[in-house]
Amino acid sequence: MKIAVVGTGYVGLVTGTCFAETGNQVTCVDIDENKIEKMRAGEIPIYEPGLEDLFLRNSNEGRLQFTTNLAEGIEGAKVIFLALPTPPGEDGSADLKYILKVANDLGPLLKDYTVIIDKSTVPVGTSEKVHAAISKGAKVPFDVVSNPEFLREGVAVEDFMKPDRVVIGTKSERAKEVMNKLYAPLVRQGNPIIFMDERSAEMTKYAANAFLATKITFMNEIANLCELVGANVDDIRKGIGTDSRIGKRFLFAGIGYGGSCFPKDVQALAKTSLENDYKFQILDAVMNVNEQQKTKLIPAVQEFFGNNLKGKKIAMWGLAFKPYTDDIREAPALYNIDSLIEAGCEVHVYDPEAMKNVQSVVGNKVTYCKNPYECLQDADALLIMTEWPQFRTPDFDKMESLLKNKIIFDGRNLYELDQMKEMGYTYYSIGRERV
Ligand SMILES: NC(=O)c1ccc[n+]([C@@H]2O[C@H](COP(=O)([O-])OP(=O)(O)OC[C@H]3O[C@@H](n4cnc5c(N)ncnc54)[C@H](O)[C@@H]3O)[C@@H](O)[C@H]2O)c1
Ligand SMILES: O=c1ccn([C@@H]2O[C@H](COP(=O)(O)OP(=O)(O)O[C@H]3O[C@H](CO)[C@@H](O)[C@H](O)[C@H]3O)[C@@H](O)[C@H]2O)c(=O)[nH]1
Repeated sequence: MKIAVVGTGYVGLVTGTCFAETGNQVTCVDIDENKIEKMRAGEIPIYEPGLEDLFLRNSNEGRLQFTTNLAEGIEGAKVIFLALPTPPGEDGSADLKYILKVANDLGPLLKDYTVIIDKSTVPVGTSEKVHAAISKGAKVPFDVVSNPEFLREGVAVEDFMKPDRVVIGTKSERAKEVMNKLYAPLVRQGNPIIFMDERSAEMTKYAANAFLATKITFMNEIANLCELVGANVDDIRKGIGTDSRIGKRFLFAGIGYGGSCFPKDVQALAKTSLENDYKFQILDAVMNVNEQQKTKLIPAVQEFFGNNLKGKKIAMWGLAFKPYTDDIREAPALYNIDSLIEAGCEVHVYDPEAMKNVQSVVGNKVTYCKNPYECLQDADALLIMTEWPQFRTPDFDKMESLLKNKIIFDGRNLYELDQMKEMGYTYYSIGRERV
């Protein structure tokens, strides 16, 4: 099938590459000329495990092409994916300007029946708006389908190729047929395609993200309480996660959720509720708790140094909002960097993938290190922000020889308490005894 993907970011590039891998002829369209140039030259613009091999194979075999020209990109395409940004507008609601701009442009360009598929996360009612925008210029029949994407960064290819489910919102039988054909290779193991109407599909995406953000936040609150009552949140996680009604996943307490999705989507759902005269109270609590959780370790750092952080050298391990990505959107590390610098600290950072992105935001306010150990030289303390696997079993002898103080503030609970006690570290983590 000939496919166009408009917007070649995390979602668009994974969608385009994976559908090329299943044998389709894909053209990716983006307004970012730099990005398109890079991809044409065989360079992948994001770090996403497993994507580069697929990207190169499909580009080299001619199934994956790139253009900045919308008309050229959609030429002959039976389906057009919209994988465009939906950032929060000033009032917190999702800003639809990117999607509606492309929808307006698409109308006059359609030459034959086309299925336009919205993969972006959009508020309920957006497919109708997209339909109206395309209708203004379209002279041929078309359908607008809502097909929200559930991939996680860091495991995006696997999530896309083996989705737990595919949600498709459409009432059109003609569009259903096209969607069934397109997704058939990805649902061979019995993982379902769930058809519903457009509004329900749009809502499903927000419900999923808001539920997961709530699950994490609930555990963060349990963790905060554990610290006060002398319980261990990691044991609680195992204790409740083995209940199949609760499930083991997304129960890890830490320094809050970040990323390009949970924060903006929880906010957008709260906004949708208000617009419909409904106060979604849980969401307000989730947002408030998460806001505080992100810099939860800072008061502990302050307290340890007697409320005087001026001139203290802090090493920071991990900048990305989670491991296996270079994405720093809403990363807790950024908030901690700001707080530490404001308090007068000198911050030395290391992340295996995200340093370039941090530099473009923070500039030279922090010192970028070549490896985790370089950060530690004469550091007064180590802060851990992201659970990259290489931080899990570091060379503790080497660490001890470099750190000025044997103190770790761990936002991701990487180490066992007994191990820390034995090695004589002062160790603060989340929802566990301070040793
Ligand atoms: N990142 C994720 O993990 C993820 C997962 C599921 C859903 N989503 C949703 O998918 C959507 C896209 O997210 P993303 O993370 O891929 O965004 P992104 O910012 O990484 O990529 C968006 C791309 O669209 C391009 N673009 C903007 N205007 C354009 C136009 N007029 N024509 C062509 N290209 C244009 C940008 O240059 C950019 O390359 C959002 O709604 C997001 O909420 C994201
Ligand atoms: O037990 C957990 C799990 C996650 N997190 C944090 O939650 C955030 C989001 O993590 P994750 O969901 O793995 O990453 P995303 O790539 O943002 O993926 C989410 O957002 C995407 C965009 O909408 C959806 O497609 C995915 O299904 C949804 O998981 C990160 O800051 C994690 O550190 C925790 O604190 N504890």
